[in-house]
Amino acid sequence: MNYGDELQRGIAQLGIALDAEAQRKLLDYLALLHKWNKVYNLTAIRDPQQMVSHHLLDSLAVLPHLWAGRWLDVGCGAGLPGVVLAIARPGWRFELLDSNSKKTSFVQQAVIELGLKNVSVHCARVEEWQPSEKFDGIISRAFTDLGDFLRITRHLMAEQGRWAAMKGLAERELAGVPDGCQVERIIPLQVPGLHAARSLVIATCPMAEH
Ligand SMILES: C[S@@+](CC[C@H](N)C(=O)[O-])C[C@H]1O[C@@H](n2cnc3c(N)ncnc32)[C@H](O)[C@@H]1O
Repeated sequence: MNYGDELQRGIAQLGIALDAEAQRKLLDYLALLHKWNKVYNLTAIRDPQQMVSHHLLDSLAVLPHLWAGRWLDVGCGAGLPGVVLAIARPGWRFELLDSNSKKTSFVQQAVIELGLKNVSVHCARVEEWQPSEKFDGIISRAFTDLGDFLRITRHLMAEQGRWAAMKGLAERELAGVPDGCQVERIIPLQVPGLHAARSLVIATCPMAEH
């Protein structure tokens, strides 16, 4: 099966509607990732077939559980999940942040080449980053444990905002959730072609604690 067919089948299995342009951009992003990975070592997954399931579909699987608004992807690496989500939701705003300039340079170049108008890229340590506007949602994949994720990004969250942490098995991290924060839901996910546990943790830290 070619990458396009695998992607299309996975999208159908996830029950997501994505038009032909979005699917083409996802494949263009995959091609950029594959090309520049050889030079910059952006991701440990080198096989483009595996990138479809482990990067594209893994990122798309959370989409039905997210909400419209202004999003921050912390520790975005090569742009995951942020670039994928931004392609799928052109009407939402995405800020992608990583402390590694090699990775943010790649993401910035990909954003230009893919013509993504709803994305900004920042190179900074998240603990020190002070944007002018706060976020409705903060997401991360493979960034840090749940407790630290909430703790070090708390200054960036808008009053009614919520966190979305992409995890394997989340239960073992619940004990580290800081005082004043709570886990709202743990959503088990099935990612087509990816045979490992995946879940999405939705968390809040009530306003008084900001
Ligand atoms: C394991 S990678 C995950 C990348 C991507 N989210 C993914 O799933 O492929 C973690 C990323 O977090 C970044 N990172 C680590 N500490 C950070 C910090 N304090 N502020 C911003 N980025 C950080 C690293 O540079 C790295 O790119």
